Amino acid sequence: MIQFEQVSKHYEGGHEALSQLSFTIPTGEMAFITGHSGAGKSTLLKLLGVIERPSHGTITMDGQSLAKVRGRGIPKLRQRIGMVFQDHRLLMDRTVFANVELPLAIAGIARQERGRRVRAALEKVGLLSYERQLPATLSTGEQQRVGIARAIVGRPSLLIADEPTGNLDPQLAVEIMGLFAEFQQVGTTVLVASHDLPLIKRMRKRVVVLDHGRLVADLAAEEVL
Ligand SMILES: Nc1ncnc2c1ncn2[C@@H]1O[C@H](COP(=O)(O)OP(=O)(O)OP(=O)(O)O)[C@@H](O)[C@H]1O
Repeated sequence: MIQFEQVSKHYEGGHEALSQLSFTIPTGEMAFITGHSGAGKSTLLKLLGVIERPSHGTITMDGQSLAKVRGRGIPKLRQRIGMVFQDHRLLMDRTVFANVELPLAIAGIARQERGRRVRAALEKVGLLSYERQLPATLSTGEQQRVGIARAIVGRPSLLIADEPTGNLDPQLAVEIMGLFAEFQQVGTTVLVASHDLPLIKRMRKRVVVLDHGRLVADLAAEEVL
């Protein structure tokens, strides 16, 4: 379970990016974070990945306060979180296999086990036959799926995605969101920041709406029409 309690974030020299945010995401839920550009969506996800720290308030993940996660605890925490970005951030001079393998190598997983897990992750995103290719030879949608395989290869309990369909045409965007929903179905908690309202409505999941850093609506899946 993820819990935000009165969380605010001021960037140095900036205004308040998040303001007294309180909400809970139960384990295994899929939710969208939406709102205008600059509403604070990316900031919220960055706080979960401990890429940024809150200025006030408390964030807990499965009972653990993120404020207490420091030093070596940070990479450990990140092993429990899969992150997907709009600009997939793949290493373009490494094969698809090597890109997906990277988090496992960093985590010190043995080579044989890495191979098994990388192939399982590539299979899940439908890219098993692409393992030897370089990302540049893949379409944008396929590159995004490599990014997703890399995010889930470590079997994270939480998957966070920041505008993962921003660069994709509507059909591909639907496919990518479908993939996220599949990960939720096998027990992963999934949080997706997106401003694509038609797509969000289609997915029928919980929707948390931010406006200038404040939570202004929180719709349960059944309320999304
Ligand atoms: N590193 C930073 N330093 C200063 N201000 C920042 C920083 N990152 C974000 N901000 C500001 O914080 C606010 C929230 O930004 P954030 O990126 O979280 O919004 P967003 O909803 O993800 O926007 P977008 O949809 O455009 O990505 C914005 O006003 C932004 O300019």
